[in-house]
Amino acid sequence: MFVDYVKIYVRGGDGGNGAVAFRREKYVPRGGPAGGDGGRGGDVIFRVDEGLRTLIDFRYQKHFKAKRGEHGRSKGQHGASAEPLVVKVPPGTVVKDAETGEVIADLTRKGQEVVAARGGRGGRGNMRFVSPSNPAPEIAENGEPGEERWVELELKVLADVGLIGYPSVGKSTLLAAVSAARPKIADYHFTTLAPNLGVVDVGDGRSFVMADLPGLIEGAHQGVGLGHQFLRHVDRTRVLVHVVDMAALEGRDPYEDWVKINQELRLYREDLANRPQIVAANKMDLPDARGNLAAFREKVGPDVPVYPISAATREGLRELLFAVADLLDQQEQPLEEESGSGYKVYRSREPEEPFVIRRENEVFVVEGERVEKLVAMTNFAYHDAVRRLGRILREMGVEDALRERGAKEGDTVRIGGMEFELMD
Ligand SMILES: Nc1nc2c(ncn2[C@@H]2O[C@H](COP(=O)(O)OP(=O)(O)OP(=O)(O)O)[C@@H](O)[C@H]2O)c(=O)[nH]1
Repeated sequence: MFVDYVKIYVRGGDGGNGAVAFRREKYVPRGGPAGGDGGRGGDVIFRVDEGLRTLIDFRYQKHFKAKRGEHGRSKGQHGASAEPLVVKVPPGTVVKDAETGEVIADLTRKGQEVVAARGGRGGRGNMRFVSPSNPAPEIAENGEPGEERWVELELKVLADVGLIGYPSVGKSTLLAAVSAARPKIADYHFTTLAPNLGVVDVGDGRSFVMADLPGLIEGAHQGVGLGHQFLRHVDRTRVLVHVVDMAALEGRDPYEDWVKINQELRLYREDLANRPQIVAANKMDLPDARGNLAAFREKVGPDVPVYPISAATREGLRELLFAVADLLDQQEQPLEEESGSGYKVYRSREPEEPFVIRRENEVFVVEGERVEKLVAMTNFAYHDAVRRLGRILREMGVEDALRERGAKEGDTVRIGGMEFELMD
């Protein structure tokens, strides 16, 4: 199978920070707490877009970060949540966690989507920390950091466009000239008949997969069995580019070549011969090509689209690719057989791991998702917030564990980039 593959970074937006604020009323120096909550950060979502056929866009952009939520404000106003960042992927994209290799989603159907990285929740404002013992809390949480991860996108590619034509007419040269990327080739059983595949970037947001189909004609002619994978590529091709050598070297006649290949195609598979075809009149940089082209056009008639090109000098390639992409857009996209079980719902990552403590010279470093998040969400500008952090760490058993490891009063403890002094 041929696999187009990219590794990208996704990060949900951070939650907005909660606010510490108090109502202002006439003659009341300090009214009740009125700090609003921060808004949720945006999720990063992968969504299937049927119009896409390759992963080529990810060659140019590999980092996707959603916006953060707005901060909470005074007068009890909550910050707005951020819109999700929607990243379009072609049908057939398998999304994996790059670190664990776990399949996060198998996106096959139209409009199907998966949350690749969640936005953080908004931090709570001080209104939410009111208690009988503390009616005017000076405390607010920072927003939760957005989830971040590296993911791999994998797409099994099948050719949308097939190149046909006599040997030496310039098929490989053309493929190399228009290919922006070569998908990885893995496990191909019929190497001698392996289609030479390229991902073509049309340059206007469209892309497609093009395959040289060597052996299609010769193979059929000689009765060679074609591999299953090879036939899948052939079946999938919805447009054929028929490359014809207009320089007519070695006494060949372009028109006869064209007729002959079409005949072979019909003998081999009737349905292939009926597929929309565009003629790429190649080697137009060579001497007799102009005259031959005129004669060729005359013979095939006005109904056969002919694009004069030179794969060697790149002349005419843009026009050819646009015509191919337009023709592809007019064809119906065949439904790929579904791989996997269909809907795969996003699984949140492992439940919170307990923290671990390690020594870095004199410093005790506490690591763990929950403790680090807790520190990140603490607004150190407020005493109440710092006190709350200390209480929760104690409840989680962090303090006891530190003492067990030999930490004493005055020792430095680091959690999530912040350093604290251990106190009795
Ligand atoms: N002058 C000129 N030479 C070309 C052009 N395109 C291809 N060639 C030459 O034609 C020869 C055959 O080109 P290939 O691309 O190998 O042809 P092919 O159709 O892939 O041939 P097979 O692999 O045998 O099927 C090579 O020497 C190319 O350099 C062109 O536009 N102009």
